Amino acid sequence: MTGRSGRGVFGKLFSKKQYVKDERVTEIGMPTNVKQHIHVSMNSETGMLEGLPSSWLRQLNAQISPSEQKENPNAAIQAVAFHNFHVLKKEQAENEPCKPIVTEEAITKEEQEMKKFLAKKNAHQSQDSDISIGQSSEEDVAPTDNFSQRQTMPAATTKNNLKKKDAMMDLTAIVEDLTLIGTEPEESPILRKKEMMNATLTDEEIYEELKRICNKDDPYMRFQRIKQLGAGASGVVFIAIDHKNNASVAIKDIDLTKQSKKDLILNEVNVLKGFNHKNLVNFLDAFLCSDHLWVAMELLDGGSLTDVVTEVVMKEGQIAAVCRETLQAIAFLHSKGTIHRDIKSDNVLLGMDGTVKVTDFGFCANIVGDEKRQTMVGTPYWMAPEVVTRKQYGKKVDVWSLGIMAIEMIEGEPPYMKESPLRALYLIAAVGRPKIPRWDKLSPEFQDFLDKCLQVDADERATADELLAHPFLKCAMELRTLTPLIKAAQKILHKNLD
Ligand SMILES: Nc1ncnc2c1ncn2[C@@H]1O[C@H](COP(=O)(O)OP(=O)(O)OP(=O)(O)O)[C@@H](O)[C@H]1O
Repeated sequence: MTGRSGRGVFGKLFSKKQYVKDERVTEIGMPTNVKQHIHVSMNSETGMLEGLPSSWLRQLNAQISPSEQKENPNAAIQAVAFHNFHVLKKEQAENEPCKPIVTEEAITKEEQEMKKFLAKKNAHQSQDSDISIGQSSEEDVAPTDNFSQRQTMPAATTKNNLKKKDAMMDLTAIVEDLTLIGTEPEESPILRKKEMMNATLTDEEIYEELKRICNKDDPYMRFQRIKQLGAGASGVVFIAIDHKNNASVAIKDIDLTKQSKKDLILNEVNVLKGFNHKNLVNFLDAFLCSDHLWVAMELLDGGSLTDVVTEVVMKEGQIAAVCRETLQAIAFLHSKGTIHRDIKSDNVLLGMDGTVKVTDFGFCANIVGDEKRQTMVGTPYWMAPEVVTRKQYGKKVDVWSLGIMAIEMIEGEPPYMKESPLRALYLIAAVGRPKIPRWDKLSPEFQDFLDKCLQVDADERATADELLAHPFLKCAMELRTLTPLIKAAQKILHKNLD
């Protein structure tokens, strides 16, 4: 629960004695570690889950069999929760096509959106049945400091659950964590920490800051627009000639009037300016003209790795070369305290000479040291199990996704691609390490490399740096051997960036 409702709950849950922590300040932070817990029962006759909103149950029962629900109830619940949130986010994205980018704030916002969404679902339930989502048991949630309080709201009895198992699966329960820095509530007003901080910038301030950091050249004078490459959630990408350097570049044109999260765009520009690596699609410059932000980046003329994996068969040596280059980008991002969180073939762009570069930093999260995040982002098929099951996760999610991308290079698509996203999420959570049909055809080195990427337990999974030293990468062929593959794919897809 967040925002106003958090305060309402606060009023109910805390005794006067619990406020008295500090005589000087009266300030109550926003709920910080709100977890909604699932209180779902299983019908022992049908083996099906009960207690979820009826629309969720319809989806679940249509795509996940009773025996699968019975075998892995938590995976089923996590999958349907993620799926619903994901669909909702997609609908939202159509209205406000800006992805959250790079910031702590973005992560927090996303987390809050999910909670709000789930709370809304919860509200739609009858008062007697209690739905909530989270992955941990109450014991998992430790108070963060002396001033933290947890409170478990009693889960109401679910109706129509007479046939439920003896021990109801109390998968979770609603937990509120409120940070208190307070004294007697009656004596002074209770202020919300967030409101006091007034952290968000106004549109005016954002435009001012963009103006300050953007190149002052008139982009219409400097660039000649050649042709459109495609359109993404945040804008249109086109090829242009940069008259200043007489070079071809890719430009993302973002219409700021259509972006409600302008502060995140500002942040993305700021962050990208700071990154430069041979395996990243590097940012060149940004220009502000009226309400349009033009972000100029390196042009990769070979299209995406997806085009190659879907159209041609790659040799192990070529796969090793792409893995090495991608790992170099991941290791660089990790060294900067950043997780990419959306590694997949679509986000690996190729140059005609075989250059391999990672792009799309829209899902990047900044982390400090080994700090773990707990928000679900990315694309379902490439997601690490700990992301789907909403466990704390860290840099290793990129290593899992790299393993899935290696499977794309072997099989032409990621595991479960023929399944619906909801079923894929269930399978990731329930099955863990996916089966690779061509496994027996792979060299022992490649098998070991995949084993190290696709460990379900993130602690057992290799780091990007460790994988860079893996023997499999020794068989990497020269990058220029990728050129015929790119040409063949482009021929089939009639894509030509010239
Ligand atoms: N630097 C680049 N060089 C060549 N092609 C690019 C470059 N950047 C993006 N593209 C291509 O332009 C198209 C649109 O890219 P964009 O990143 O906007 O889309 P997306 O990844 O589908 O969406 P999103 O906005 O959600 O990231 C894609 O086909 C992408 O491969």
